[in-house]
Amino acid sequence: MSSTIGTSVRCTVFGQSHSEAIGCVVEGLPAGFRPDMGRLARFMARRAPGRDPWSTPRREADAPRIVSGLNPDGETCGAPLCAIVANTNTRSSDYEELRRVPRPGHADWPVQVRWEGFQDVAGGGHFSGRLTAPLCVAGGICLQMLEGRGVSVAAHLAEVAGVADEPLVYRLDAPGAEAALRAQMAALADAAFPVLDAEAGEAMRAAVEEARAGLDSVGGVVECVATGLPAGVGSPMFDGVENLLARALFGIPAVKGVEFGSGFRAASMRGSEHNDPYVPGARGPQPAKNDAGGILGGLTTGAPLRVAVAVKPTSSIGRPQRSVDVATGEAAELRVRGRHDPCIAPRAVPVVEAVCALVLMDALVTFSPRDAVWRPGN
Ligand SMILES: Cc1cc2nc3c(=O)[nH]c(=O)nc-3n(C[C@H](O)[C@H](O)[C@H](O)COP(=O)(O)O)c2cc1C
Ligand SMILES: C=C(O[C@@H]1CC(C(=O)O)=C[C@@H](OP(=O)(O)O)[C@H]1O)C(=O)O
Repeated sequence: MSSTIGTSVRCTVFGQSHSEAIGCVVEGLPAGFRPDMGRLARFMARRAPGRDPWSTPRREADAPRIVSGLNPDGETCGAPLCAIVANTNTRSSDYEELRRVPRPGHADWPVQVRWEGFQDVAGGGHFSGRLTAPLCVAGGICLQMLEGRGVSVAAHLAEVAGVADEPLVYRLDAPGAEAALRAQMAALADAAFPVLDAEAGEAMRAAVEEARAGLDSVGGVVECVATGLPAGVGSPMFDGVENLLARALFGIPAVKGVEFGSGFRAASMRGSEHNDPYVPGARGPQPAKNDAGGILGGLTTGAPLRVAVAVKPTSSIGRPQRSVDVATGEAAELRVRGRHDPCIAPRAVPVVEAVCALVLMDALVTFSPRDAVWRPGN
């Protein structure tokens, strides 16, 4: 069992949805960096609940209190950074029935077996999407650090309820692709509902609202790119950038699929089509296109890294569902109470960015070629 991720830059997440607070401890952050707290607050607000019609109505400030890890000048000081996020707007009575009648699609029943009935069921306990708030603190700081090194990370809603957004231009095969990708990433910065095509965004929001009104939920796909990574970051066989990212991204509750580059479509392509030919570049061979999504052999190629995650429809829906009363062993009908996201994907966008930043930061510090090792001032 582990709520810790990373090798050199290690992040531990703690708390439950309805405990006094949730938070993270991040060890191994390079010293001497001053996080921009205003920017971190704006980043946290993109994930925070209770702001938008596509969100759970539970309203939380999600203002992190950093209790250690910064010096009096507000710079990372080398000591573990601990951040705490308060839980204030809890309504635990909504969850009383679930110990007896578990929700289909949530972790209630398997965790009852694993933790022998001692689990905190309220709000999903440690399995709640709420635990992604501290991930956004840790990852939000890493995003800022990476940017100082020329690495940018941005994500959007590639799909919601089957409605597709304009895709990110990560393949680089069209003329002007790199500039187009930069413009797309700039357009997504700080967007409340991060899509590139406003019409698609409207159709997505309408689909979410329709599901909510029908006591149901919808899923989506979050697509993320990272640019500016040097070539050669990662390590075989199990510390490749794909391995590290997949492990971390599957830690985000409701993520059910992860693909890199052209992903599952690669299975129906020919080698002649999927291979990215090399052309001469400033630092050696450079992929002319990017079906690999910036990773070969688990190592970065220097091309934009592209990862997409499938987010399932929220399991806690208002419609009556079939379950079992575990006290009697009889079939039971469950009506889930409480306040829930009708679609998780929009609020998962900054979470995917945060997790990617955290993993890439760790990979750069731990698994870089010698001349690119991350050291302050290097
Ligand atoms: C930002 C975020 C918000 C979420 N909100 C809800 C919610 O309101 N209701 C719910 O049932 N699940 C929600 N989830 C998903 C559950 O926590 C998740 O489905 C559950 O823990 C089971 O894990 P699994 O889906 O990964 O198997 C949310 C996830 C995230 C990332
Ligand atoms: C509070 C957040 O999301 C929660 C995630 C969640 C779940 O089951 O994952 C269930 C709901 O919890 P509650 O019943 O306590 O309102 C959501 O509101 C958050 O993301 O900050």
